[in-house]
Amino acid sequence: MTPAADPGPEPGGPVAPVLEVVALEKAYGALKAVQGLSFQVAPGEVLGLVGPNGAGKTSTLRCLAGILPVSSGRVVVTGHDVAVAPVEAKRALAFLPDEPRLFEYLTVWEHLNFVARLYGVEGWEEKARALLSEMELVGKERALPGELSRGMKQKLSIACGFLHEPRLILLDEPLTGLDPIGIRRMKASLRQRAEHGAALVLSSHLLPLVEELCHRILVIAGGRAVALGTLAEIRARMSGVDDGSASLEELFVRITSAGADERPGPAGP
Ligand SMILES: Nc1ncnc2c1ncn2[C@@H]1O[C@H](COP(=O)(O)OP(=O)(O)OP(=O)(O)O)[C@@H](O)[C@H]1O
Repeated sequence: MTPAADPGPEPGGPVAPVLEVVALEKAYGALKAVQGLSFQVAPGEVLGLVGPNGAGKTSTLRCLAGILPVSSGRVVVTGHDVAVAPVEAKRALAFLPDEPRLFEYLTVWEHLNFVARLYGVEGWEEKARALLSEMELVGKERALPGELSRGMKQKLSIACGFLHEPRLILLDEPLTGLDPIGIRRMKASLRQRAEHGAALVLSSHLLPLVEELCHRILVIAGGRAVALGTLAEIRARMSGVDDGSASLEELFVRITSAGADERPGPAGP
């Protein structure tokens, strides 16, 4: 099955978000890993998720993907609540973890075939060939994961994620293990998906990448949103400490090393 066709917004009307997160909380026992997170991601938008180690980025992404149950709050993907209609929501998304998870005994081509059957992708062979070319895996169709390099495994995992043309793409450190050419190609691939209307949420410690690719940035620390907006909006909220040219890295250091009372509050929806 292909993702349910979205009727789209009324001409001139508001654009429905692909992802809506409302008061998301995730606790592991007594540890509150994510607290009161609310944001939306529109079609064609790339949202960067940044924060120090242990800030709650992976927990957030796993909750968005429906892999982890939320402790409270709601995650809605293309109008489907992940907790209420998990199959419909998951059909519309792809989650690409930092560590590629592959099947040891399936070849590259068999991986794509398996995913195509799982999602009922029509005309999958043509799409799979195009993805293998995009991911520079042509010639590796018969290879098992054990015969692939770390970067090739990452690319296969991404090709599998893209095959059903998800409306929401969730990426945890997507460039791990890729060489400079691979990084350049991956950035182009992600941009292209956004230009075709997908919504992307991308978690990374590579702040220049986030600055380059993301339309808006959500900074989290201690499981809470401490800044949300475009780079310009986040800069503007750092009034008195910014001359209007600070990089995301400079802002990140200021925001995450400031005491909670001094941090700029999250801006915008
Ligand atoms: N399965 C789990 N059980 C218990 N605690 C967990 C579990 N997964 C994560 N945590 C805790 O939740 C908090 C957030 O972790 P998370 O992995 O979401 O952070 P992160 O922002 O992705 O970190 P990093 O940048 O280091 O990858 C941490 O304190 C972590 O120890």
